[in-house]
Amino acid sequence: MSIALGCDHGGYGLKLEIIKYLEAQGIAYKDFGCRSLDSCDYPEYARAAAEAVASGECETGIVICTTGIGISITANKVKGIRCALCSDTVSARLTREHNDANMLALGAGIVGTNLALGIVDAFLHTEFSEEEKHRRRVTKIAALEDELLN
Ligand SMILES: O=P(O)(O)OC[C@H]1O[C@@H](O)[C@H](O)[C@@H]1O
Repeated sequence: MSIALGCDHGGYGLKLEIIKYLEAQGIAYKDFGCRSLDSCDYPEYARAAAEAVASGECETGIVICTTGIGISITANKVKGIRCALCSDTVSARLTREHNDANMLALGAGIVGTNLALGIVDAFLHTEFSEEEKHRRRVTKIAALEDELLN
């Protein structure tokens, strides 16, 4: 498993904590920036991380800004990306089970470090449910992308 990481200045500190967590767990990652607290624009880093997931270079991704909103909106513009903004562990588990979410977005100004790491842990350690209804719905999302986003 390799995780694509992306953040802006608002998510930089939490990203460093997530990197510590991933290294402690022996989980590989690729960091697409940003690399400092200097003000920057989240769409650049969301795009880079999301394209790595969409291309198969990375299996999943985690993106972080202050609210998590802008960076999740951007990631979801990349075809094939299902990026879930989560502020609790139940949502993180259910978006894997129900939506087969392939990216997680976090708001560093919304969740504290311990909760964020719990959300990451739940997200990374939950498999997609193979229930037919969930697969059917995810397939419909992909069909909608094919139909509307060319
Ligand atoms: O730090 P500034 O630039 O004020 O605000 C940027 C943050 O505000 C929101 O749009 C995003 O969450 C981003 O991280």
